[in-house]
Amino acid sequence: MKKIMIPVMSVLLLMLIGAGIYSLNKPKNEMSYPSFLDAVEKGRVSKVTLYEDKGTFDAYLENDPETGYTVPNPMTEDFVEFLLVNNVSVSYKNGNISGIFGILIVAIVGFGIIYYTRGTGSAKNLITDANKKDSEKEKITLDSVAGNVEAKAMVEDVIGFIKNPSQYTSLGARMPKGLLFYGPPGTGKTLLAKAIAGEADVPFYAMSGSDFVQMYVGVGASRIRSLFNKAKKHEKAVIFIDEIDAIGKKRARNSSASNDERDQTLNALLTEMSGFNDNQGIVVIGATNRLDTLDEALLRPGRFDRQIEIGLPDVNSRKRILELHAKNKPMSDDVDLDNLAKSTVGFSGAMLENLLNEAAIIAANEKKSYITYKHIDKAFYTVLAGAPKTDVSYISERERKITAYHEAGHALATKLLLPENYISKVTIIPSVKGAGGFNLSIPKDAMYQSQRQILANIKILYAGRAAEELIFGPEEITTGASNDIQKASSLIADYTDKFGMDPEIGLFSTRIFHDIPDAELIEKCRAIANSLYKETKQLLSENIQALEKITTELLQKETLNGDDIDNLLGLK
Ligand SMILES: Nc1ncnc2c1ncn2[C@@H]1O[C@H](COP(=O)(O)OP(=O)(O)OP(=O)(O)O)[C@@H](O)[C@H]1O
Ligand SMILES: [Zn+2]
Repeated sequence: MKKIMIPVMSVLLLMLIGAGIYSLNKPKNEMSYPSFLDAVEKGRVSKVTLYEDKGTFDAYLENDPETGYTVPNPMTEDFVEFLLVNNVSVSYKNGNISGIFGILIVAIVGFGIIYYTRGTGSAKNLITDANKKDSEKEKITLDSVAGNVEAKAMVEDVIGFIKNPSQYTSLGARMPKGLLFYGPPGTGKTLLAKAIAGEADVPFYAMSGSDFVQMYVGVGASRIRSLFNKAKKHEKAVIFIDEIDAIGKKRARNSSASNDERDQTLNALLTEMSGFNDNQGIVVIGATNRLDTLDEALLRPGRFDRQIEIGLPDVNSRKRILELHAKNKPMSDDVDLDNLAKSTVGFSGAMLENLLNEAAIIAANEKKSYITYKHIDKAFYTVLAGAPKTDVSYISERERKITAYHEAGHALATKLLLPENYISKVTIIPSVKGAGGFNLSIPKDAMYQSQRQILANIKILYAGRAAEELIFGPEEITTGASNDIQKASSLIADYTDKFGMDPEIGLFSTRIFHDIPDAELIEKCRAIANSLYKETKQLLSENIQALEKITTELLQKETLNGDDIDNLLGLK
């Protein structure tokens, strides 16, 4: 890094001296800031002289290098970067201080800016070509990513496409130009993106969304263009934009004030994405912790239209992640990675890596030649203390058990009441949204829902709470069912007042009278809720052995799919 700095510095100094000489004839013509930006975009600005102590600078046009224009705008590092990114040569001048002294100050500023833009991996980092850096170490491939089996499967064809786009386009296949990885922090989104580039053997360009959010209109957009321009030079590449929500956040509904800068940046991204050829072999990958906050414009076909969840690892994946990161770390025999995987519920891959790393540091501090269980135990505190509270909290054994019964309740009720539904996943790993676990059952494609299906769905929602009550007793029920209860209530309201399915209430809907609360209707809904809940408890208690079986398996494996459950219940 230092080696590059010296020549760059000298060039800058030369430029500065040149500028010092130039400064004698200060331009008289004026140019507005917007037309200046326009000129930069069109590549017409050849040179800019910045005055540190004034709110103006001088711009010199390509076809008219003699006549300068004064443009009103304060100078900032972002602005300078915007110019550099657009190949405008920049020099500095201080209006009052001249000569060697001025040049000195200017040199310091220049040094600062170069240091700033080439900073070693700071948050403000510019475009990084990870492949170049990584080739010095070790190439990142899919094998570097442990667990995340589904996500890895979902990117296989993208790798195939980057390697040989025509194989896909000749069949008329349109590959996604953009992938969106979403999930909690530290789950390996960046790692997987690098692995795609590594497997396809193409350059990797990464930036973070927060680098694009700038005070100055046009800077973010120009950084996007420059990022894509660098990638496009290679024909094939992976472009990775972390924290994409920083550019593509949904607008607040009632904010009339438009955010010009953000809109321009987002538009530049969308334009760039539609700009390159379908058969080129460039793939853009965005990552976010919050899928729900993203602007829909980003998710449309031809943009980030393949969305891949990267969740927290289950016990098996945790073991594999631990094994991967333990490879280069000598461990004593008392370290049992199986057990460690079991006791790290809710840990992300990054936290597991961190755990082993901290343990290694502790062992090294103690001048030991290997890591013992004691070191890992100590490291727990460091890792947990540094963990974001909202994502991971230490989950007690009792909480795990409650969650397991709760989720098993949902799963079993689905099997019993809507066997035609396909259960994709039951898990006790916390999801992004903070629920204890989730239970996804996908209904068979159908236009309508029958009365039987709606009632079954309500009971399935109640089955989590019912299982908790059945096993732990009415006084031990938890807040974990709040979301279920809300959903069930809204289904009951639809059942009675929208679909007219309750025989007693009949076909009249009070929804035509907008603001009139109907106390009688509410009472009836409440009665329906209570009786459906009772039936759900009854159903589970009649099938308590099946409930126990699913729970035990969930506690052991943490995540089950539909086939696992069928096997457990002897349905296959
Ligand atoms: N599945 C995994 N397999 C192996 N290592 C992992 C895995 N997940 C995370 N890690 C480790 O954690 C580090 C950080 O992961 P990474 O930066 O890819 O997470 P991220 O999901 O991009 O996080 P963020 O959302 O905070 O940007 C990786 O470099 C790696 O050491
Ligand atoms: Zn639930």
